[in-house]
Amino acid sequence: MRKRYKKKFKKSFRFGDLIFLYLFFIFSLFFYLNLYYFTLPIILLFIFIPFYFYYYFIFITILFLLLFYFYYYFIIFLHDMTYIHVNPMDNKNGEIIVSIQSQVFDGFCGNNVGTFVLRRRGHIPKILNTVQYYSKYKHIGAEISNDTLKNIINEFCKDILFADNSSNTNNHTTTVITATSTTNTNQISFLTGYMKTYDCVDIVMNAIVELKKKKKIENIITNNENIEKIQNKEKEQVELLIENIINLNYFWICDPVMGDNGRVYVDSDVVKAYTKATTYADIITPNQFELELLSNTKINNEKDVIKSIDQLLNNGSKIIIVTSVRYSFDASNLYLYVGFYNNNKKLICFKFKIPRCDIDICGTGDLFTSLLLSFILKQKGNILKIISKVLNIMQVSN
Ligand SMILES: Nc1ncnc2c1ncn2[C@@H]1O[C@H](COP(=O)(O)OP(=O)(O)O)[C@@H](O)[C@H]1O
Ligand code: PXP
Repeated sequence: MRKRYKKKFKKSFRFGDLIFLYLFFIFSLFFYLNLYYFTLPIILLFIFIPFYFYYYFIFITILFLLLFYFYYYFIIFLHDMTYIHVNPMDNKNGEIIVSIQSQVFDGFCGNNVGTFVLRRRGHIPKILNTVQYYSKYKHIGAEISNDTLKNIINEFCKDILFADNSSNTNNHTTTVITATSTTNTNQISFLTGYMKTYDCVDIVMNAIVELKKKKKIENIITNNENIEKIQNKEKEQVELLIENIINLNYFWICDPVMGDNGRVYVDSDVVKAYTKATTYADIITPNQFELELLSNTKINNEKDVIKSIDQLLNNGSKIIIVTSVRYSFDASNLYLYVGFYNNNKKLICFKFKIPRCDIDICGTGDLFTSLLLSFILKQKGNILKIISKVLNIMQVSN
């Protein structure tokens, strides 16, 4: 009687099924708790040890562990493909980025966009907010005072020069710039965006120019002789290398934010300040409206764009990137132009065609400049490739 019952029980009670249910439950629990990193295989190993006397449980356990490891490394692989892994405190390359832009309470523009993008891509920008507004559309709030601006910038310049001196004399006793005291403080880049007043642009510009002078930064590093020796095709390539157009150890990307589509959102005399800045900025990134203001030329066709770019380059800037031009005869596209002088002072100009979305997106210019800065620092090389990479990220589908 007992034997028969036992047999019946054995047939109906599928122990394997129960174990599978149990495994499924444990896995779901761990995945639900996001505990799928290193601890899980070890925990699972201990959970399955009691079942080891069943050979197929051993098999299942090993299978699960293997699957898990594949899954784990696959996640890491995907993560590596998508993001740049950095320790935020790891500033070994000594780069210093100063981002001087607006700050808004609501929405995405200025430093809200710029510093987010830079940090996400592994940089550690130093951040100065020129204004604190409610939003890009409601300029309610406050502008930084001239004194505060001067104080902060002067302090920064002092720190940079102090770090230089202390690294020259090997004296590292006290320094405010913790990450830079032992590194190359020549690797400085400035990114400037929204500035409301003439004084604000002027103070920032003077500080950058002054620092450049004190650090004896040479503007151009192109070696004529080397370029002449290279054959024609390669010569063209060399002309496109960003390191041959600007000094990558110290440069200023100036986005002359003044307005768009005929609307001005800064003081009227800011245009004068930016015109002065075109003498000193390495890269200027105006949109069509800003290019018109800076060159005092109405843009109707490509000739006008090229003439205006030439005019700004003549002032002293090294690269002009006109981020968007819209022609009346082509409503479905925007055009980006990049212009610079080659070694023989001949104007080189390229254009990129961008499919236009029929929406007014906020902060695109700020996204563009921060990505541009990041790609210049990380990738260097051919300027057209750098811009293509930036535009690939900017691209949005209709
Ligand atoms: N309507 C749009 N459709 C597609 N891309 C856009 C659009 N507006 C902006 N962009 C992208 O953003 C970049 C910068 O935009 P732009 O409007 O020139 O900047 P700003 O904010 O300085 O006016 C462009 O080069 C383009 O890649
Ligand atoms: C406060 C503020 N208003 C307006 C703008 C202009 O935005 P956009 O360049 O996208 O037209 C900006 C861009 O930095 C900004 O910071």
